Amino acid sequence: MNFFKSRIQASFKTEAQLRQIGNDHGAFNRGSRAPDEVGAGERIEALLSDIPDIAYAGYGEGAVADYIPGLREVPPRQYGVAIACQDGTLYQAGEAGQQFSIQSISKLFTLALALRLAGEAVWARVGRDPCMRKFNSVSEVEANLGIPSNPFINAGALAITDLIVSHSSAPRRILQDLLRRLIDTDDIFSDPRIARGEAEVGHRNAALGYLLKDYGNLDNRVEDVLSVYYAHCAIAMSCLELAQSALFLACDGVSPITGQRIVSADQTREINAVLATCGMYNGAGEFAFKVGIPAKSGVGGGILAIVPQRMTICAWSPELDPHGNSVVGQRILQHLVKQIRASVY
Ligand SMILES: NC(=O)CC[C@H](N)C(=O)O
Repeated sequence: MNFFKSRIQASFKTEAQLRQIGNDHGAFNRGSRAPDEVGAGERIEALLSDIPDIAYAGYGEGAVADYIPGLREVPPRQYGVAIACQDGTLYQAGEAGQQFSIQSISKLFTLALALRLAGEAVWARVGRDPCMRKFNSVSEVEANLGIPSNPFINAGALAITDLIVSHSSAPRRILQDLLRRLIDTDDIFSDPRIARGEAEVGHRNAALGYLLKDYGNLDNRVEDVLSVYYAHCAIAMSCLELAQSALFLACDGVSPITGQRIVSADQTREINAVLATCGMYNGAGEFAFKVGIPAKSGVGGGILAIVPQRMTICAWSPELDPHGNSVVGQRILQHLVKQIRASVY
């Protein structure tokens, strides 16, 4: 599959490499000046070459998720970033090819899957409002009488996973299979060690499951839904793989890699809206203020962001802020989005 016409290893080592990026790829400058005109090449050089400094400056300001065995062993001081443009241009920096645990980034794809399988019935199970408490809050679900505020908090994802279990004959594999199809690869797996470890300590998620069941918002057995949920969270992917697999959200619901329609154009707009308001949990307002694009984070340290009609950006670095969002990942996104003037606001 040759959709991506160039793969650039942006090591930021030599000026020649940076120039090459500036000259060969005008994706950031579409509709403005040609890349070799004044300013455009320099803008891209600055954009790429600043990233290592941003990462190093942010190290130590957050902490690796330690409540999931397996995640606490991940070396904290590393980062990756990948940008996938609508026209096929791909940029990368740092450890962009290193796979990490996608965790709650899976919730973006499970929502898309549920919309494919169950359509508008999804919105009877979850709301579309930001959650004021932590992503795994029990009191939030109780306050909302069993309808989770949105599909991106844990309780919301459990309700969505329940729908997937009801509609699929192979619910544990369905997400992995979709992700593989989206980027035409066989190299995406769920890590059973991470899934098992989380199941062993996941008392709070079990509590959420039983609460949903009590409110009649879970059709299947709590244990079955939890096991599928953990399998989805434990999928390992790289920034490059995530950026490419989410391109359908920058392209009105159609993957430009395979030409496959994943969701309708209206559903794409709706998913992006919920990502913008809820994808970064109770840090979503701050992220909208500082960055300003739809995005989904995971406690593995990844953030997958969408610039509608243009590109996707995935940034990863394991240390998290108190909301569970990558500290360095947010800073990288803030820098990139500002430089390419991609905020949707
Ligand atoms: N924010 C996250 O990435 C949380 C996902 C994690 N698997 C959990 O259930 O707690």
